[in-house]
Amino acid sequence: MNYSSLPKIDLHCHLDGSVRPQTIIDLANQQNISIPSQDINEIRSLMIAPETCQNLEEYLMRFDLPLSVMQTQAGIERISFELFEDAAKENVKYFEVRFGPQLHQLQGLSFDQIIGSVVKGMQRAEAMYDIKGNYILSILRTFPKDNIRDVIDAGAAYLNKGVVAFDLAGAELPGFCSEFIPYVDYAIEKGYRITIHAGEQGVGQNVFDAVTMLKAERVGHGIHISGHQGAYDLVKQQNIGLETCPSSNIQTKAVDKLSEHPLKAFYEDALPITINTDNRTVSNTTMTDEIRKVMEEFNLSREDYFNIYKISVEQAFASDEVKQHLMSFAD
Ligand SMILES: O=c1[nH]cnc2c1ncn2[C@H]1C[C@H](O)[C@@H](CO)O1
Ligand SMILES: [Zn+2]
Repeated sequence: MNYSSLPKIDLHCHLDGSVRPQTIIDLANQQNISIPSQDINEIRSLMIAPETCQNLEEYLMRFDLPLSVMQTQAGIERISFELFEDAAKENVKYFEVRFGPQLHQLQGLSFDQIIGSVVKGMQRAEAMYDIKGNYILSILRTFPKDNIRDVIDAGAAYLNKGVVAFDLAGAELPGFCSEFIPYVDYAIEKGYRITIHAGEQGVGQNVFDAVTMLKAERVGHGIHISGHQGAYDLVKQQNIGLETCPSSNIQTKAVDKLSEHPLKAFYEDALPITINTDNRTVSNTTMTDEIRKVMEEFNLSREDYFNIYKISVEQAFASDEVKQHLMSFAD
């Protein structure tokens, strides 16, 4: 099978985890930021989460270096453009990228400047390549909550003009959902769609809570519903999109190896699974790699692939017009 030529949809990818190593070097030099090396291979290896990663917390430490050069409008715009360019070159037709506006304020940028920059970079790539995209705003669960409404307000100006959804990311503790109810309600009131990282490290109960308390339409990862019947049944009944990210799950020890990933069992039981990258650089992957690994490991056919592609179209936070365009690539 020619995996590169397949049309692809990625619904779960973090901007700061998907920066080109050369861009880190270029931007650090332009911005007079000291970095550990000028050697691209060393920078790459500092960005990739190692096999010896013990958990999600250790994986999340790989984001400090890219974030250090993502504090100016020009830097953020360039990185957004390049990510969409990289994806377009491997035939990703629709791409939802997420990032945490709160992480880009170290040099005083406003949320409007930050969100405006990612959208501008994406739109520049959309004009040059056959790719469509949208941004998801991620709030870091471990951060102070006093500026969450400011992020939501700033993003609201871009709703359906480059921004579509709200997410919670970062370390996952059991029972995290309840304290975010007022913020998610506020985002829904403003018109955001909702996806929540849940059931990645945490227990399946977090997925149940994300759907019932936070009205999540999709969940990031969600793999731990396999140990929680209530969450499993809810996802199935309500057709909650599962944004699976297989390589990332192995690195964070959410699963021991790909053969133990529950995505095949979910697919066979007609749960709406999608296949995504999570972090192209930190997880050292691409959509082509993820699809190749999953199809080979689980013996999926071309028909299975296009079934999953169609689930991604259905679960995308895209306009009907874009969805129709995406369906034109389906077999
Ligand atoms: O897989 C993940 N789970 C939870 N949080 C994550 C994951 N990958 C990246 N993040 C965090 C670290 C980034 O700095 C932040 C915003 O993209 O989201
Ligand atoms: Zn993620």
